[in-house]
Amino acid sequence: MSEARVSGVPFAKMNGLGNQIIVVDMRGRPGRVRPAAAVALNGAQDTAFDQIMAIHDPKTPGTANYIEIVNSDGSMAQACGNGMRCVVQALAREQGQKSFVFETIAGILTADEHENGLISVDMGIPRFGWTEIPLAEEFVDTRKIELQIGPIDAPVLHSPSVASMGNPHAIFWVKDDVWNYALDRFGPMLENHPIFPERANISIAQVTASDAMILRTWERGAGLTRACGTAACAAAVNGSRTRRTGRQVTVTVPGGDLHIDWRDNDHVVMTGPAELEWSGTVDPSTGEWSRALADAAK
Ligand SMILES: N[C@H](CCC[C@H](N)C(=O)O)C(=O)O
Repeated sequence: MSEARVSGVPFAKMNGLGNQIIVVDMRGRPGRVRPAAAVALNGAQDTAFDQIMAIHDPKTPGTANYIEIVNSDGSMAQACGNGMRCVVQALAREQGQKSFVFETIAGILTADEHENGLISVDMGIPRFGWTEIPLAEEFVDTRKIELQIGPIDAPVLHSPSVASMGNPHAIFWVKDDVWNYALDRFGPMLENHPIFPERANISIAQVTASDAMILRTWERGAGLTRACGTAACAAAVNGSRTRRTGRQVTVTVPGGDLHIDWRDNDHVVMTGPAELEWSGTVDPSTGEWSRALADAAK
């Protein structure tokens, strides 16, 4: 049976600043990680995750691997910054190599591991056009779109900036503590708001200096997370184009700090850590898994 052939695929439970990532090694194997496997893995306490990063054989010459990204609800994501750092760390350990070129559904991206262990990923070029994000109706200026939540005359959150980092993001700017807002309650409503035909990742940002902000994110398909790399990128570029910040920003998310550099060539480079927790094997069709013997105690 095909399940028997594909079972026992190595995986690593990792995290990028607390963004829970499972890296699955699909190289040299047929098939892909199925949505049902994602939902099953997410349902078990030890393997609950935000994104699965499935490493596949390359599709395009000049790239090391094709990476498929699956959210914890089984939906696909076009980009995942924290997950890419985990992939880089896993492959760097295995191959002793420091620089990588990957392909995802959103295109080609490059990444490097530095001597200090931090990893930079070139997250590509941000897109601001309303059809590119996408939005359901035309907004000429996406630095501030009409969208609010709460009472009409006293909205709790309103006028977000939007951007695509390969995936759709809305950033709500607040002046006070980002923890004052019930993102667990507003997140699902905004993620699924009809203005976002492909849903969206929803963030709240407080700018604290021209090179610093605090950010919380409700992720499309994953919910509240301790870090969202693409949201940090989307927040930084929108901070810059609304003149709240410069082009280099330290974004403090619940899990720690990410450094975002919106370079003059329009590319957004994100730098941060990645951490290996434990490893095991998983059936990518069903999500049945077991822990590697060496990691049994973890
Ligand atoms: N955690 C990810 C983002 C996942 C995006 C996903 N939730 C979506 O766009 O559907 C990150 O570090 O960038």
